[in-house]
Amino acid sequence: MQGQHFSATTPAAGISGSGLRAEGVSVSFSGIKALTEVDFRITTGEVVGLIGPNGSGKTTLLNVLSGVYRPSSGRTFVNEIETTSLRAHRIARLGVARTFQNIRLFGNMTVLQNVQVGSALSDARPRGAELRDAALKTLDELGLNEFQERRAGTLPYGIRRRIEIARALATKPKFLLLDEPAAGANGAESEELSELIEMIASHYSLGVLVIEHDLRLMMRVASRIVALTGGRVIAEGDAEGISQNQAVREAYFGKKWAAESFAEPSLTTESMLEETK
Ligand SMILES: Nc1ncnc2c1ncn2[C@@H]1O[C@H](COP(=O)(O)OP(=O)(O)OP(=O)(O)O)[C@@H](O)[C@H]1O
Repeated sequence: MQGQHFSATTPAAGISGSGLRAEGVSVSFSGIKALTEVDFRITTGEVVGLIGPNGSGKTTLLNVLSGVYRPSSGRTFVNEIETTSLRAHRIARLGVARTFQNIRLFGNMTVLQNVQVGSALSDARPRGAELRDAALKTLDELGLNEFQERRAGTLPYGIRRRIEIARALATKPKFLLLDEPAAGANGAESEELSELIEMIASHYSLGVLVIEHDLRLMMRVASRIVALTGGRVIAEGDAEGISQNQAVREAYFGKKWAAESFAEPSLTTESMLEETK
């Protein structure tokens, strides 16, 4: 199965479809191919998980979809609008919000001020009291009210992750891209994040992309999982299908882990890869 080309969009979807899409996208960095002819799509209302070993191209794909990188070839779209050569801030305006692997909050600003930055970027461009109300509403929805006047930099990791997601949501996106939201989280924080992502998916009408090494979180929240290795999509399916896909198991974890259960409590892609070194 390895080496076979899998498309992460349904064949019938075509170029004129809806959703946040990469079509035939390749990205090279000084001759190194980070992505090769990747087709990918998220539609409104679904949570798509993106998994793969370190260096498989997950963040590069997120960066292409959000306009941080421009593809070497192929095209990107936000619904019917082609975004291939648009800059990141233009793509953000079209409704694509993201978080980063390393939290990027304004540490000296309050939680409310951080989220107001997001609200100010929303299409409605609220001002004054309206801006404050919009940010407060998002804080309320994400259970962050009690922290609104605290300086973001002083808060625990799990709360800062949540603030970052609140700020992204405050832009009123159509698509939310989360780059390793559970990185560095402990078990309880990771559990809370799963609940948060599930709440976001059901409460807000948007498509969510989650890059995550925590496979239990992924299996819980993702309605569809796309597996990348070496910059190529090697499989896609629901959690059950992906967890039983022999090519995915071997590509990610080597033969040793191919028979293990993805649902094993201590299992993350990182721990498995560590073991196979
Ligand atoms: N700005 C860049 N300049 C040069 N090479 C890059 C750049 N960004 C990514 N790469 C390379 O592209 C490949 C894919 O990297 P990417 O960060 O997308 O992988 P990843 O799957 O997100 O990995 P991780 O799980 O470690 O975050 C790697 O070989 C990486 O070194």
